[in-house]
Amino acid sequence: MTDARTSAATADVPTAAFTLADLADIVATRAKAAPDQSYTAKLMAKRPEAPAKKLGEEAVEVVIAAMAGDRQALTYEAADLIYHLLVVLEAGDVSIADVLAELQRRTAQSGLAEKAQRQR
Ligand SMILES: N=c1c2ncn([C@@H]3O[C@H](COP(=O)(O)OP(=O)(O)OP(=O)(O)O)[C@@H](O)[C@H]3O)c2ncn1[C@@H]1O[C@H](COP(=O)(O)O)[C@@H](O)[C@H]1O
Repeated sequence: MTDARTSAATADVPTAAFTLADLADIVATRAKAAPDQSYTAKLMAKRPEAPAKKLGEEAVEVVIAAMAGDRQALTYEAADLIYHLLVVLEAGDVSIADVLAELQRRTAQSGLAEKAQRQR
């Protein structure tokens, strides 16, 4: 039986590993393009407001798709969200490597344990 989660998400996705770092590199390159030639550059021309506003809009669209239980829409909107997050990071001069390092650091303990420490 086909798993709907994988079939919806991977139907047209290349099998070669495509990472957040790859997309961040594309975003960093396109950020330097002319705004009339690149959506990324168009957003970056109005940083930090425009990238941040679009990220918020895309987050709401992810929430709507998640609440509707629509896997296809969730996949599509999550892709929009991640792309726009990378633009916001580029605008804020924060590398995805630093974000991933922070996430890796957090794997040392459970989120519940970390939350309990904060409340002390
Ligand atoms: N992954 C993306 C990506 N995901 C979403 N989007 C754009 O994000 C926008 C999403 O906005 P909405 O869904 O709200 O649609 P919209 O109403 O057209 O958007 P607005 O006019 O309101 O901004 C659309 O214009 C999409 O094309 C993206 N634009 C670019 N990329 C990547 O960035 C690369 C470089 O793109 P350019 O910067 O355009 O060269 C591309 O090759 C892709 O790899």
